[in-house]
Amino acid sequence: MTQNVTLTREQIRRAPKVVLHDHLDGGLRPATVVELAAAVGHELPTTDAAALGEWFREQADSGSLVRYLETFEHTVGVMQTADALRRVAREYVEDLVADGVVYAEVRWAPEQHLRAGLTLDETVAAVQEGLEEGMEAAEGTVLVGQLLTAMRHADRALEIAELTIAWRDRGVVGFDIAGAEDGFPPALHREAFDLLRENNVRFTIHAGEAHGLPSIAQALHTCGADRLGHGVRIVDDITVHDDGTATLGRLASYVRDKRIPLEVAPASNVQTAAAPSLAEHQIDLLTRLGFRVTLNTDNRLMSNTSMTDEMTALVETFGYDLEVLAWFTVNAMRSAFVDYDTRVELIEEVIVPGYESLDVEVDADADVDVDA
Ligand SMILES: O=c1[nH]cnc2c1ncn2[C@@H]1O[C@H](CO)[C@@H](O)[C@H]1O
Ligand SMILES: [Zn+2]
Repeated sequence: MTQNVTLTREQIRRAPKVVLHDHLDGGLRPATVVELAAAVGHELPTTDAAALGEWFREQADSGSLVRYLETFEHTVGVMQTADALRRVAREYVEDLVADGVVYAEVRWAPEQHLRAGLTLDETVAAVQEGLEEGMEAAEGTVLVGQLLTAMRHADRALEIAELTIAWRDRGVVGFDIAGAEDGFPPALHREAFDLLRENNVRFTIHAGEAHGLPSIAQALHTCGADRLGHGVRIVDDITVHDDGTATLGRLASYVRDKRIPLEVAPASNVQTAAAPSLAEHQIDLLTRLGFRVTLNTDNRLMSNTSMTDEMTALVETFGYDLEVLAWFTVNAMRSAFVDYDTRVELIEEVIVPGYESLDVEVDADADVDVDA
């Protein structure tokens, strides 16, 4: 075991990281929101970048997913031109690199970016250009794929599924549905999921965040999701006994046995009240029980977070060591939608050596056992 007493934030920052659940329109720099808003005449609650960053975090701290989502009006509102989308995507990659991320899947909803006349296809092209500019500037140290999101309260999922298929060899690696979960079950978009499965495209579904077990069951069984966005309410199907042992219900067993990846985002879950607090967050039970847990940021702007912050908070709250951080990272890389060869290469050549070299720094006698 490694000695987390000496694991510093800077070491955590340098650890290779993988993020599977991160919204492009939830990760803008506050200063960029201010500049883009001025250019298009979008009215913001404040035009001071620091105050605006604080405003997003406070508003998102609402205890309700629906109110949390209202804050996106001010990011989506300034991301309506090809130039704005390209810039946001490029800066997104720069910020990932600074955070030590080596592989990311960035999700966003093309249908929300048509107000100034762009077509769906043009929005995806603009984001892809920005991502490629960012990746080139990073000289191959980070790989980013797009996940195209359809909004669950709207009716464009089939079109977005078609768009995903059209872009699958040009930077898009999968599909997602997002938005208010309560009242909008995933099966509403069954046609889209059927089309994706017929075309062998993988997808994730936000489920088990604002709604519980029925939403998770439907996402998996009716829709065929490969991963669960959040999925933390799976704990409703787990009974923890006084001696610390746990009994899993059928659905929880299915999720664990089938190694369904859970895209867990602790800071976001606390803000939307999907988790009562960080100390009581479901991630610790799910990690102890060996679910395929991955760690994610969800919305870096709304939660004022980063992968480094999320990892640091877990180290401080639960005493996790480098081995657990490496486990989250390998879990995520194994669950990524990019092709298998790329996943193996990143695990063997970047992630494992990265954690091993940090481990030597932290504790010269330790081994990192990440079972690649
Ligand atoms: O955690 C979440 N749960 C559900 N929907 C979300 C979450 N975070 C962001 N979005 C929604 O996804 C859209 C596309 O990126 C965002 O505009 C926001 O409305
Ligand atoms: Zn999300």
